[in-house]
Amino acid sequence: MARRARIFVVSGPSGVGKGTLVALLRERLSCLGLTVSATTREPRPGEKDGVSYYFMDDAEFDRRVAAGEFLEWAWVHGHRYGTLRSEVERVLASGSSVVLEIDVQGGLSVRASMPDAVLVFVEPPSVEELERRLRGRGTEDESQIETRLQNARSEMDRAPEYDVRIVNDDLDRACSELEEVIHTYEMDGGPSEDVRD
Ligand SMILES: Nc1nc2c(ncn2[C@@H]2O[C@H](COP(=O)(O)OP(=O)(O)O)[C@@H](O)[C@H]2O)c(=O)[nH]1
Ligand SMILES: Nc1ncnc2c1ncn2[C@@H]1O[C@H](COP(=O)(O)OP(=O)(O)O)[C@@H](O)[C@H]1O
Repeated sequence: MARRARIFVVSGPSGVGKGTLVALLRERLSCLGLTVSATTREPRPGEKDGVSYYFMDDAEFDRRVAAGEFLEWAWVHGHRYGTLRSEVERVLASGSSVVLEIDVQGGLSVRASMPDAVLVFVEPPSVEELERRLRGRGTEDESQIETRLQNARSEMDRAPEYDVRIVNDDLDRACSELEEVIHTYEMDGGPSEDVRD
């Protein structure tokens, strides 16, 4: 059966392990295309422009919004983040599927313009564990952690709107489940009974 390149959106609350999970997925599925998002947030130590994100100021972000360059964009934790159409088109044209690690508002607006996109929500084993991971990462100060935990509740409320939900308890197991979802949807070209909730 033919394999079809598709858009997979991966969302979930900050600290649930999306970045870790998608990094492992990319190691296992080297055929997945890589896209880089744009953001107005400051780079963290060690983050490189064009690798982690395209870091840009408000004026440049505005200019690109006005020019229609974004497939979607959203305010997340007080900053703007967006997926450039050019990034997604480049990968799909090469025949590879693309995984977008984006917030819930962004995920739902991707679905609105690309109804074919598969939306995957990553859930924590518990709210306590989510907080532990967020604090354990040590990249945000207390007020940023509070904002992220508050946003986590409203994001998790929207999980039922996603096609698939994966609990990131054991990383290896969660990654295998995500791999399975990708294979199934690439082969089917549509939702299948056993991976849909
Ligand atoms: N809508 C949208 N959200 C994005 C995009 N890129 C990243 N995000 C989301 O922005 C949020 C913050 O990302 P980041 O600053 O890296 O912080 P972290 O998730 O706490 O590590 C996460 O929920 C990401 O999924 C994008 O292109 N569009
Ligand atoms: N399955 C897991 N079990 C335990 N810790 C995890 C797991 N997945 C990720 N982590 C840890 O949780 C923290 C947050 O993960 P990260 O990938 O940065 O989250 P996100 O990208 O969703 O904000 C990191 O310190 C990471 O090492």
